[in-house]
Amino acid sequence: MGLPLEGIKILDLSMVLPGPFCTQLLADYGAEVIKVENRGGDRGRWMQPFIKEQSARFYVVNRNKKSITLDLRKLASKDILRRLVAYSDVLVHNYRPGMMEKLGLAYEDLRPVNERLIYCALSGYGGTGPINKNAAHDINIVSLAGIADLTGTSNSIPALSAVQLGGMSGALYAAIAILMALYQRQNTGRGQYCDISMLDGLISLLPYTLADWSGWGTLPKRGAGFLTGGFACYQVYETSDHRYLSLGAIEGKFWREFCQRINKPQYIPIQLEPAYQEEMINGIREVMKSKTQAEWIQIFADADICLTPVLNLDEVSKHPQVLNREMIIKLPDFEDSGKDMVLAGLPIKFSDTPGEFKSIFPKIGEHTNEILAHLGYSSEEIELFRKEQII
Ligand SMILES: CC(C)(COP(=O)(O)OP(=O)(O)OC[C@H]1O[C@@H](n2cnc3c(N)ncnc32)[C@H](O)[C@@H]1OP(=O)(O)O)[C@@H](O)C(=O)NCCC(=O)NCCSC(=O)C(=O)O
Repeated sequence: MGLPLEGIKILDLSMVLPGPFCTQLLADYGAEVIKVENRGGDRGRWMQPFIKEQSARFYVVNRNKKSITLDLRKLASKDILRRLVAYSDVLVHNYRPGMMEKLGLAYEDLRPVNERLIYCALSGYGGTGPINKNAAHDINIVSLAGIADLTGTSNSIPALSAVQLGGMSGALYAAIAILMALYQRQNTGRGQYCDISMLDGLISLLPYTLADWSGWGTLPKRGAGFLTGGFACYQVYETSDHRYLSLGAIEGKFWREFCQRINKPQYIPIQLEPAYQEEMINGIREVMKSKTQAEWIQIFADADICLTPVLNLDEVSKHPQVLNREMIIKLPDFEDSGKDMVLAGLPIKFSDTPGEFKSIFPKIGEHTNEILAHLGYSSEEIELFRKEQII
């Protein structure tokens, strides 16, 4: 059996992080992805840190794709793009709204070329609204979604996550939208326009936070919620070696066992009492500071209480569970750089049609000639495009 998305052709006009992450996911599961890059390359190619002449940030979201360069501002590129659209099932971009319209490459422009085209526009704020044409980076989206305000401790400024939450959730929603539209197209024979806003996506990921607001009837505060640091049973504790442990003992049985093991049975009945949280957090802090992280892990090794060490990435890459699931892939001395390239493995595990991790990364425009020839352009035409700096 082949891969689940075998035969699906994706025209990938995306850049930097979210769009490329979305299309890489589809490529890992069998889609053919043609990345259309500016003549200088996706700007993500040039972001630090560098490995040889390319950025590691490019490699981690662009494996398994083909690359064609195309200056979309040149008139002749429109014909090439239309031919690519005619050949494709899906187009993905993450320009800010207005850019594709300005270039004459909006959904309405391309739909007549291919009625079956699924056109996915991923942007910071979406296709409509008063600020939708503003440029948006993750920090802006996380802030407008109310998440920055709620992240951190009660006495810290709003904190940022190591995961680019807006971009990555937008990428996943884009992938889901594409798959839904592909499914629907089987019945209708028609594609559709997917308007994916990272801000919409992030807000939709707040169900418990909205529930807290609704349930308590007061606005959630940074570091003070049940799942955001306000409660002793769901808390990060420092150990004697200045490492940390995470406790997620929500269920009564876990909490009971934890309290008994640290000799604080008096905390068992007051687990969820807001008035006692500060006292319990301080009490547990004192206990946890008496041993190292490794000692506590050893002590709790046989306890079923949702307790884990806070690991750094090197430890993550060596953790037996992560190794078992093949989730960190290291390519040693990558392209003779003397550095290891570290990539994430495949997160969706199918029984019959697993994805395929191909550590193949396109050079800028590596497949331009091959793709143009496939679209019917002669070698003379291709040379002319090159001379006129269209490709
Ligand atoms: C990423 C952006 C902030 C970048 O803003 P801008 O640099 O102003 O780019 P625009 O989207 O307006 O796109 C216009 C630029 O695309 C360039 N461009 C790119 N490809 C081409 C091709 N093939 N041909 C011609 N021109 C091209 C072109 O040079 C324009 O640059 P000029 O000629 O110079 O105008 C924005 O695109 C954006 O808001 N995108 C949607 C949200 C998003 O994806 N954000 C990144 C999240 S990444 C992330 O999470 C993070 O922050 O980290």
